[in-house]
Amino acid sequence: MAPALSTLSSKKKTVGSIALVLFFTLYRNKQAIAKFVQSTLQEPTPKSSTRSQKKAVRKKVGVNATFFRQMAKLLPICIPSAVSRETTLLAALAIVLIARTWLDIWFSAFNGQVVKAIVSRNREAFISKAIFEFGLMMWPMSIVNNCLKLTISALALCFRERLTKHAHNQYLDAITFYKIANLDNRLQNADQLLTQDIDKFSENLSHLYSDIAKPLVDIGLFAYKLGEAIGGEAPVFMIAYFVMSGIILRAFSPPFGKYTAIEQKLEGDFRFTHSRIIAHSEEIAFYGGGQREKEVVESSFRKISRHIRKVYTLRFVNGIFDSVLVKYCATMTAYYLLARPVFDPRYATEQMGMEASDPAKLMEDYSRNSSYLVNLSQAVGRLILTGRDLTRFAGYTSRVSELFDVMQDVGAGKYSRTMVTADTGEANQKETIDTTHLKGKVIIQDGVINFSRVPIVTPNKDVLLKELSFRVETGMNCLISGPNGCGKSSLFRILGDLWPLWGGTVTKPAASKLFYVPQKPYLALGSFRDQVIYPDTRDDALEKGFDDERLMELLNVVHLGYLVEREGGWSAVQDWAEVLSGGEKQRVAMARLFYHKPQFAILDECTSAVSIDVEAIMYQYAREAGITLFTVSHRTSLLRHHEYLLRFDGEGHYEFRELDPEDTAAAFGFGHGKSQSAGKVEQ
Ligand SMILES: Nc1ncnc2c1ncn2[C@@H]1O[C@H](COP(=O)(O)OP(=O)(O)OP(=O)(O)O)[C@@H](O)[C@H]1O
Repeated sequence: MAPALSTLSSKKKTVGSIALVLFFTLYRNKQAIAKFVQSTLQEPTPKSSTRSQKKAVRKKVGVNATFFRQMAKLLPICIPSAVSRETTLLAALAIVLIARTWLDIWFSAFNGQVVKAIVSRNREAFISKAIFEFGLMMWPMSIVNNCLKLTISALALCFRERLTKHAHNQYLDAITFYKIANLDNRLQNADQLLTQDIDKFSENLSHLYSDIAKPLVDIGLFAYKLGEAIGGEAPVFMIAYFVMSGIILRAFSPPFGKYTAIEQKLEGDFRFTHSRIIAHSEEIAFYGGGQREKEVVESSFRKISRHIRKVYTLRFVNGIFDSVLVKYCATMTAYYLLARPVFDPRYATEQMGMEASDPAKLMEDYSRNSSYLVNLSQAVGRLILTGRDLTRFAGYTSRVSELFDVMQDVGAGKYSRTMVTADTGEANQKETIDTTHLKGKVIIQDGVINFSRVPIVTPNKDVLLKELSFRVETGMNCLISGPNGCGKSSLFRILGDLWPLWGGTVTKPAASKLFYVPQKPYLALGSFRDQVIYPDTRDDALEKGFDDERLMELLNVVHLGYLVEREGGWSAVQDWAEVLSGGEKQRVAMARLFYHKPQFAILDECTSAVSIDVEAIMYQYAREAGITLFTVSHRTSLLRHHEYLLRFDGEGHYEFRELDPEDTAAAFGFGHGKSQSAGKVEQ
């Protein structure tokens, strides 16, 4: 009796062990299968709220012929030659991927052997497997896994470096950045394209290779191994199940991708209402506009809550069907396929040639096969996921490619924009303007600025002045006046080659001999010295003979000598736009002008915040330094510093005449000049 009892108890323990291992193995499989299949069926989530994404949604970017054309343009930038860092990394990645698949197969078989050792209570086999063999193999597994991450990250960074360098070369070459922002209106946010989108494109591209190659190899190998273990139809059945359930769910699921994009847009709008409050806090506080802003912010937030509520209700209903089909039915299918050899011994012995009554062998096979099945499911899942991610990748590809196209066009003198009808304010069709065919001519000559029959035309093709002719030579300071929006700054944009020259002839010195001082001076990142010598570097300044002592002389001219000490020396780095007052900024800009000492300077209301006495000193200094000035100003105190007056009336007329020493404020009234009328230019 006793031996019988002992056999019974030993059998019970064996069954108990099998049940325990079975439970954990199935539980592990269920989670893994469900996680991967479910992830393949969810809509891709847009990562951030951007206008670009809205645009991408509108354009219906996809994996089509355009995508492949764009890739054909971008790939040579990312991988410039067959012998490069990138090709080396791609080769290394292929080796790592093969090693990883080999390790996965090894681990599946190894796991089965460990389970067998546990179930058969073979201590020696268990120790030699679980301790020694695993202890040895954990190093290559860990190294290969991390090599995979390292190679993909290194590849992404290489792609990003290539693309960013290429983009910077084009964007900051000449004044492409200005033209993209002001003339061409195809790109709404070049900053985001240059930073985030290039990064995302590089990251996605680096993953693409491994995301396609690895699952394909895995599907082949694990399907083969699974077929060997439990029959050829099992992997086919499992793959077919995933694909079918994917198709069914995709057909009936609400468009969650679109909802997420809407949510991101609403979140973006909400964030924008807050960032405006931060940016204009002083003005809002002075106006006492807190309550009004609260209404705006809360109305924006209400839209988000309404939308999110709708989405989570839909997710609840969808989630029920999702779980049943993807999680539980897939698990049931997996149970069936794995258990078939166990419960059908005839099938097992006939098909698999296994000893059906050996529980340890059963456990080993079960564990190994379920591991193959999990790996197969993961590979199918990853491949479906990659297929879907390709749509998002196509979005980034389209945006990065458009950035390069626009930079190339603008660099070649072509810009495209939606023209606006002046009277109605309506946006018309997009028009491409090729400035290389315009009739305007530029002659480079020292000591003179001569406009001969030059029309002043905005990028929108609105003619502010049909023809402008005037001549200013060295030493002839010229005052420019006229109402707001009449075209004073536009004249300088044409002079500085920012806007295209539609006709006539402009004679002027080389660009380095013209200097522009705007009303709100640009203060660069860097030290206080950098503000004065911008855009030169310290080495450039030293080469020109400007050490700190000479720079201090310039600062003293504009009465800013105290600033160096106040701000902690020439090398102090601050947010200069915040630290300096309006008048101080303008005086720094004047010191910058004196440092560069150009032949001609354009002063666009650049002393409006400077006291009249200091302004007079600065004008006197400019004359002594031999800088001829074009001044846009409404201050009558400046009349005595100028010899000529160029005045616009805002209705398409102008006059250019010598200023009388006796001229007073009356000089700013419109006299008799050449009459021109405004209109819209035809190309
Ligand atoms: N990038 C642009 N695209 C299209 N139109 C523009 C652009 N920049 C300016 N304009 C238009 O050109 C006209 C002249 O502008 P401009 O800046 O020359 O005026 P301004 O005489 O300098 O005025 P203010 O005294 O106010 O500075 C305005 O109607 C303006 O709307």
